[in-house]
Amino acid sequence: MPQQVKCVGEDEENNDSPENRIKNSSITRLPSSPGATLGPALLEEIFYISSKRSTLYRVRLTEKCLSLRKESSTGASKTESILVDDIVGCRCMRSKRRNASSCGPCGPGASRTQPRLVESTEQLQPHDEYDSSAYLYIYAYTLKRAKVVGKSPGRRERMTVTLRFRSFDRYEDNLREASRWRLALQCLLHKLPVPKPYMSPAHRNLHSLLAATPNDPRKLLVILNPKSGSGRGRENFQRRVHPILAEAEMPYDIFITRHSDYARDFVRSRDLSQWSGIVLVGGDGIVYEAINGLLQRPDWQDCLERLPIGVIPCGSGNGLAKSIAYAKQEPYDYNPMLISALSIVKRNVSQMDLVRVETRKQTLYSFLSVGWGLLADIDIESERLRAIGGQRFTIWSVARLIGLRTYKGTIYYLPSDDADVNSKNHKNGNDSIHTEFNHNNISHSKSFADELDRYSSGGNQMRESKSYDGVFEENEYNDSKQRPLTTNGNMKTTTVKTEYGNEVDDFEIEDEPIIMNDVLTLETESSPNGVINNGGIDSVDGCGFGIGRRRCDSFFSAKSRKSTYFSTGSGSISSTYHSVNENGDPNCNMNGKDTIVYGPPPTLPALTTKVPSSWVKVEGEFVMVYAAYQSHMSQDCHFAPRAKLNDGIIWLLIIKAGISRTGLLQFLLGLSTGAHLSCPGVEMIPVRAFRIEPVEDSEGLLTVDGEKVDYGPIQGEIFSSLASVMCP
Ligand SMILES: Nc1ncnc2c1ncn2[C@@H]1O[C@H](COP(=O)(O)OP(=O)(O)OP(=O)(O)O)[C@@H](O)[C@H]1O
Repeated sequence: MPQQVKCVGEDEENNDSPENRIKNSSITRLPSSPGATLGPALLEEIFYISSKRSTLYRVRLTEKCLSLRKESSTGASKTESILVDDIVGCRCMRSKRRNASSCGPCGPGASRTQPRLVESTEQLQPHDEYDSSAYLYIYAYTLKRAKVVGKSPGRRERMTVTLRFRSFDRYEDNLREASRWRLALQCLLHKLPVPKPYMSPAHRNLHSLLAATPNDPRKLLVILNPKSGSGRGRENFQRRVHPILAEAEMPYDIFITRHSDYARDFVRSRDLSQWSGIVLVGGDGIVYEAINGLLQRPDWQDCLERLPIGVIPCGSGNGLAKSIAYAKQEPYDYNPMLISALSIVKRNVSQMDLVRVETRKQTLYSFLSVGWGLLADIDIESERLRAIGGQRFTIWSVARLIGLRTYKGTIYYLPSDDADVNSKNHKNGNDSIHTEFNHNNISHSKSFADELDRYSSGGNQMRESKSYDGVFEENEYNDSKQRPLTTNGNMKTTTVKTEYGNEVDDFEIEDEPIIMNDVLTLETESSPNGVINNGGIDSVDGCGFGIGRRRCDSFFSAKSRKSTYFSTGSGSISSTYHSVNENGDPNCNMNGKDTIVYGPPPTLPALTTKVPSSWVKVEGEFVMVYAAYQSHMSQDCHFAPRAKLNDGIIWLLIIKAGISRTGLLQFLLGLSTGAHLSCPGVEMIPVRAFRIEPVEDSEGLLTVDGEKVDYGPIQGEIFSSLASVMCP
């Protein structure tokens, strides 16, 4: 992921700690001297808010920030900025013609004075001949800072900036200026160099500006498990993820799974060259299927390199989605779906380790964990309570604590040679833990999807990204009852409810930015003769006020917050829903389990032969053994706090028989915060490979990424950075 952009004084420490990240909140007030810290401007333009002609807004785009400098006629000025990293997309719009039957914008409470906008590319729409403006909509999800550092990680919220270009009489000329900004922004969002010659006002060819805008013809492949969690994946994707993909102009093909192993078979058997990444909507089970499907392809290496995996958490565990967000220090718990959707549109990719796992019957690739004993039992045995959602884990934890079992066998492991991890105290390995919130409940105890039910039934008042199903939905959005926090005015202290309905903290919001609210609409001044006199690129550092120009076009109030909501409609990006035939199989006639597994050559001895003498051997009776390679095993199970996405380390946790029930309860309660590592009798060892050998003819359960595998000897070795994942 690119460095978090630091916009406040370059002398500040470049520390990406959660605290600093909160301090360097993405809406940032800047020192008053223009250009002091922003780097060279790619574009600069002067805008106004219609009601306040005495105040101008100098809007400047650099490679890192979109900044607004508010200058009043009294000489006072303030600058705020949005990080380019927080912008997901932008698009050009124009006014749609109002006819007699039209009431302007649709939707309850919509103002008659607001323009109704359509995409600038929608040629067939009747356009408003009285408004020659081109509107540039910029969508961002900015980090709201929390005043009490360390108590709460803040949250991301959507904001829209609308720039109305109206300096010229002809729409095409205004569109050209809007398109210039769009081109620069799109290049930055695609992480491509901005073509400088196109930024000059001397470049007046609209078509070449449009043609230069980056455009990846490949779509995303979305595979959605409608049965994950409590079964609301389809609805949640449509309502909460699609709008963000639409804002980012990321088209996708979506396939709904029809049965178990659908995702594995699909990924293994299809031509994947037409897609740019794989987004899995579901729990960790569907991720596991997709990864193993990729490793069953002869071109596995190319696919793993070329196709980053994104996850939209709709399952009951969602360990990977949480681990990715945690690795990037994103405030996940407040709105997991939003943070995960942002991972997909940001075009940031991180490498991820995979573990090659061998049992007597199969070879698998695992991204999360291998479990034996207590946690594996809870995971699998509580399946029969799936209907009650995530609470199944809590209930089964209690049951298993009462009827505690132990397992006899031998553990072997190859210690990690990473000096850094070995130099620390693994037993109390939570030295560097940062927790989002300090829950103190038994881990594995929440169903995200269940909580979504609660959310959508209105029990939990949470703010979310706009839905684009309707046209203007600002009423809903502006309804104060829908907002968990009052954010205007001075600092407020409010109890925040997370998406799960649990109160987390007194969350103190700093004073809201004084220029940028969640919606900001600015416009250029109009020019009757089409002359640019409002600060083009050639006057970046010293442009004047562009005084005294007369407006010649019609004018719809652009100051209303309501005026900036609009519908993108689902047709705005060419995404496709695919259905499959009743048999359900996507061009696939092989049984997934019998196919060849490819991947890097193993370095471990065969499961039937002895391990090298350099391995450590632990023999005896165990309550559990759990090998983890991500920080979180579910979204509230902070199992291996020091694990990184690609550190090349397996964190092997061993609890031997003899631990008291109280100790075990303490362990289970500590899982949500990472405090379990301090419990007596709990050992966490960083290793590169391991083998678990239950005694012959014994019974028990073994899991790989939460899925049951055949019981018997099992071994795993880590391959660093084998896969890649989409990151926020
Ligand atoms: N259409 C389907 N019908 C029935 N089962 C399915 C279907 N699609 C996928 N599955 C199976 O459902 C299992 C569970 O899916 P998934 O992991 O997405 O959700 P979950 O179990 O609720 O979440 P988690 O794994 O995070 O606990 C997968 O192993 C997959 O094989």
